[in-house]
Amino acid sequence: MTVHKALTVAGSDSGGGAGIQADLKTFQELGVYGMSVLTALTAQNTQGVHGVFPVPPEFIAQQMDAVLSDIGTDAVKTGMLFNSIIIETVAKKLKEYNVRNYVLDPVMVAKGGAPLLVTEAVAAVKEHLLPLATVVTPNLPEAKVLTGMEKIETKEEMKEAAKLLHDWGAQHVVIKGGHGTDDIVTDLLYDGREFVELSAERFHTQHTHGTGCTFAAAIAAGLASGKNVREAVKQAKVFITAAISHPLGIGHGHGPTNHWAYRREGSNDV
Ligand SMILES: Nc1ncnc2c1ncn2[C@@H]1O[C@H](COP(=O)(O)OP(=O)(O)OP(=O)(O)O)[C@@H](O)[C@H]1O
Ligand SMILES: Cc1ncc(CO)c(N)n1
Repeated sequence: MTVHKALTVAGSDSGGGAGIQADLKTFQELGVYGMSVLTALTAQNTQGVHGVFPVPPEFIAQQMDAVLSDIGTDAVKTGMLFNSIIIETVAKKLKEYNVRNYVLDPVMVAKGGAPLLVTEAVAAVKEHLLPLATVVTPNLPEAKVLTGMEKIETKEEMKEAAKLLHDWGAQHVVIKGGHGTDDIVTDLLYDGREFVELSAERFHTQHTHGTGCTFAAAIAAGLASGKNVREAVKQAKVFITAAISHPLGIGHGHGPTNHWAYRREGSNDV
């Protein structure tokens, strides 16, 4: 039996809906062996982020060494990296171990508005991580911050942002449309040559905590199992749409998505 492996380098969400918890659940659901390197702990629930405790960079490096020198991985996803020292540490290790399938989710702000990346670190994301990325997956506000564009609302503006991020080194760019307002939510994939639109019904729900983490983790799982980027992104879109459309309804705020909905969708047991 071939075991496909994926590693998430991200923050912990004590509420279980985002961060490494969402990533590991997604890896498991997609049949991939999941591993995790913690960059920060958050005291977090569906109502917001109540505290952030960054992990010392030396210990992040030690976790990456431990996993990559022994088990190895078929794909890496990064999420919350919090500051520029952590970004530089992670970039150095990705290069040292010659990581191939790298999904960069440029996490900046939690749904409730809490910062998960200090503002000064945006330059480090562009300088150290974008050039290593097989796929980068910004939402609309993140794409604006990374590109410096004044607004990204239309398809043409999404395309312009994708081209800039590709020019700056990312091999593929997915601009996520979750933060838009249309009844159809459209993500845009760009590979440097052509654009592919991935559309789905927009669900009017507040249970969208961790959608970005789950989507990027699903792309990493697809790449780890040998899919090409287009196939992996398409599968991730189906996975996240299923997860959003069958909410669990837990907590008092922005609840988590349903990570087992994709697997159980055909069984009326979601
Ligand atoms: N209400 C919704 N209905 C359907 N699909 C959605 C909805 N919200 C987000 N999505 C999809 O979920 C995925 C993640 O997009 P989104 O823009 O929410 O990411 P994000 O803002 O990075 O998430 P996070 O809050 O976890 O950081 C995309 O594929 C997007 O199209
Ligand atoms: C730990 C963590 N990573 C990412 C996000 C973004 O959803 C979050 N809320 N918490």
